[in-house]
Amino acid sequence: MTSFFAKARERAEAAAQQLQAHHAASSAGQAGDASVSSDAANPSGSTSGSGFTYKGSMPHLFRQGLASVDPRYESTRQFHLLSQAIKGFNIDHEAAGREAKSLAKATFVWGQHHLPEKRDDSGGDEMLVDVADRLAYVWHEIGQLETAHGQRSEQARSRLKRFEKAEMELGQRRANRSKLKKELHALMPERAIAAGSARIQEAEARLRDLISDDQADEEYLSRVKRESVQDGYAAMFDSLIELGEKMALVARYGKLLTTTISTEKSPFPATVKPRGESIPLWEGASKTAEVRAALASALSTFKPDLSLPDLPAESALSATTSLGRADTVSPSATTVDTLRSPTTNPFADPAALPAVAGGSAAQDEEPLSPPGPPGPTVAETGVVPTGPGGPKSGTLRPRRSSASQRSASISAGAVAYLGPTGTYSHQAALKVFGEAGTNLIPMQSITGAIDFVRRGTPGNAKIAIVPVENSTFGPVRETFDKFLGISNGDRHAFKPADGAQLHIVGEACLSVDHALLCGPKTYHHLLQLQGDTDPNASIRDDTLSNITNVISHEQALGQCSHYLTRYLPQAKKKAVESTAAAAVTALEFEAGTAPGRSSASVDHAHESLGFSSNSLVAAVGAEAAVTTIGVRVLRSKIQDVKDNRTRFLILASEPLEGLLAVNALPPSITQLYSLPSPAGKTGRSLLSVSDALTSDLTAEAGSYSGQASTLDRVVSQLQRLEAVSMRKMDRRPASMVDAPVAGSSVWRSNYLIELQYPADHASVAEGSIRQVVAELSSGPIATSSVGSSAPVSYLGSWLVDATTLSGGAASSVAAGKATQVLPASGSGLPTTTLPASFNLSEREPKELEAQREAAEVQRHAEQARLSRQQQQAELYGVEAQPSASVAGGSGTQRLSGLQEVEGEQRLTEEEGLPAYQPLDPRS
Ligand SMILES: O=C(O)C(=O)C[C@]1(C(=O)O)C=C[C@@H](O)C=C1
Repeated sequence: MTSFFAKARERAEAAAQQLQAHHAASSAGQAGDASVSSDAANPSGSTSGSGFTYKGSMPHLFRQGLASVDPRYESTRQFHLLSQAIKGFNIDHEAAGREAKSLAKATFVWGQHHLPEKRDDSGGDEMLVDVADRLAYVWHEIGQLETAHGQRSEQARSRLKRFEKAEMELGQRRANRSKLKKELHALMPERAIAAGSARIQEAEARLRDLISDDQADEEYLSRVKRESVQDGYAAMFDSLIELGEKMALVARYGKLLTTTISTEKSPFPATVKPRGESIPLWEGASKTAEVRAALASALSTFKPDLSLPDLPAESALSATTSLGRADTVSPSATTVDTLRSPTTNPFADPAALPAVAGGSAAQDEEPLSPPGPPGPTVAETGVVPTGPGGPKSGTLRPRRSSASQRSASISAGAVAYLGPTGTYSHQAALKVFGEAGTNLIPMQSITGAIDFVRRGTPGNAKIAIVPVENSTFGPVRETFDKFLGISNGDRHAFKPADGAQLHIVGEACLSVDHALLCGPKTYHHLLQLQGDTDPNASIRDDTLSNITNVISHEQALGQCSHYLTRYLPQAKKKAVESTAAAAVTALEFEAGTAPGRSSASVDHAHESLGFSSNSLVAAVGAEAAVTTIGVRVLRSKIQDVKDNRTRFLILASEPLEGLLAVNALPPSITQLYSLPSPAGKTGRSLLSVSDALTSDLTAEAGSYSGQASTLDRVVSQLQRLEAVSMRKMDRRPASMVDAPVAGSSVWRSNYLIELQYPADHASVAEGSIRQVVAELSSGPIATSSVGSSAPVSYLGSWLVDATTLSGGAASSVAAGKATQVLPASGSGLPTTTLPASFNLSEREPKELEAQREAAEVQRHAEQARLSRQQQQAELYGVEAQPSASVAGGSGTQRLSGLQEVEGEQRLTEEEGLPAYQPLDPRS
């Protein structure tokens, strides 16, 4: 025992001394010279100079640590330095992770500092609170990425170190071989004189033995070393690729968040309002929530591209770098710059300079203005520069723009559609208006999109694209009801600003292929149910039948009803606002949280959707949801009819002339009106008819009067019109539109009648249709109609052609930019073919709906605030900031006092557009 400890101590002390010697050598600047010969000579145990004296016994692990830095062997020492350098790099990433997380916390806390209820200096800013909160989340994710990379890269380093032990073990043997070689070398003169002397022969034989003994181990070490370098570095680069790509992804969402910040309007003074119980809301809150949800989902499903790049051809290499493949030494950046820069030697003959690839292309480029020192900033000079560009820094407040300037800059020509991103309406908007140049605005509902148009003002046109009918499932109820002023119990009619109207300016058709979608966890669960371990295996039909709930827009459910009945017989169907909202809901359900909602409300929401904790939820929607929302496809093309199409109408707040004047329409529409000959095109008009079944009314009296219904009269009058045919007629019950009229029939109806005619007959047809409407609305028939309004209304006319009617992919014209050049004068635009406006008249009081909307948005904002404060408090270790209204638990309270007025104003202001909010099934 004693000898074991004595030996161990002896070895430890020797190691300590070696360490000390190494330390002394390094600090004397000799580290780079250390070699087997110099280091192997043990510096006799002297401790002078370093101030380090080893006294006690050496714990085993420490000894091992010392052994790994054994400085006697050059290869071990160099690798140790390399490994430590990698470790330092990894530690720095972890440190960057911590820094990013404290940046997240600081951002959050700074944002909370702007809570208006916490400020008595009126400096509150709801928008900053919200955006800072979301930005904090972005930074937190960045921190997570850095930390994860630091840890992964450390694991990679341990793979790289796999050969270290073997090399350590071989170190002594290598030293022995080396020593022997040196001895032989020292014997050289003797060797020359007496070749074959016994001593030399013995030494040579020993060396051969040593080499052959070590051969296998050296070979093994060499292989393991190469493998370790390959494995370890590849793993490190994989981790770096993932870090880089995810970082770019997160940064993009971070940048997206910054675009939600409105710089137009100051919230000051924020505290003069009587705040009551509730919190003023910022209308962009739902948008920032959407960005956060999209980021979370994008990150959770993100797969880095770990493929290897192809090397370009030799010619391409030298064209871009002026270096060929034969170059093995990289010239320094300065050399390259010198070669490239024609200004380095102003006297040099350009022809004599080495050919620089891209030189001729560079000559084609716009000349850059000569670089000069940057001008002074406003902060430096205190002087606000005049002229275009305005102040150079944010130190001085920009002048407030007028309301009209603001509205013009914010959303002239903006196009609303049923959101969120990934709906068919979004696809239709992209098809017609293209991505570039158009401000596409996702709305919570079709009603919202139509009301968006209502907010247009002259010079600030608003546009919407709404689904109107499907070839398989028929009319889109919400659009019809909105058009007809019916909305299931609510008195929802258009409430345009004075003079504002709604015009139909065109239509588009989209092929609709539905997919059965689910979140990744549900997919995984289904795989488990069928006993598959391959994560990419497809789900069998019999496994699909385990799905308990399927959600989508009612149109999509209707269009797939046979498929769903056959393959998902157990699944409860639930209609939600849109197909993409359904995909988001499925994902949220899986995640167990919904952005902007407290967990209690999530439970409630899911209960009201009919979900329980063990539900398996699928959605029906577009495959586009895979990339935009992050769901997986269970089945493609599940619609009952293969060629399934949906027709969309394009609505605008101004008649066509006005839209063309602000360049708000895509060429696919403007072309219809700009060509001198409208041959081959079709004109269409829409009318609405309010009616009751008079036969039933009179039947109550027990007799048949023979009195013609309004519908009867409208149809017979229209039939007399030359070249006008009835394309279709749809009925919606009108029972909820007006207060019950005494003696009226329960079979009151609203009809939408669509007429069509050749486009070259458009102006005549339109005139005569209008005349029929005028006669029937004001004649004796008007009094016999049910309801307070005119029995027949003209809703508008527009033109269509093969492009707008095709359901396929966007034509190159249609997919172009929305902002267009006006047709040349005399192009036929002002001719008689231009349809008149679609004027949906207004009957309902506007205040009621504005109040309802304001309360609704308010409720969402409050829920979002509570849930996020809780989440953030957990995430950043910050105390939650209780808000008066949330603490009071009145999630649905109405605005009161001044706020109510402001809420209403906000909704009628340009900036107060009700953008897409997360689904809340309770509403
Ligand atoms: O939910 C969507 O994705 C929509 O854009 C709505 C809508 C519709 O209302 O008809 C659009 C096209 C399809 O027919 C299914 C749904």
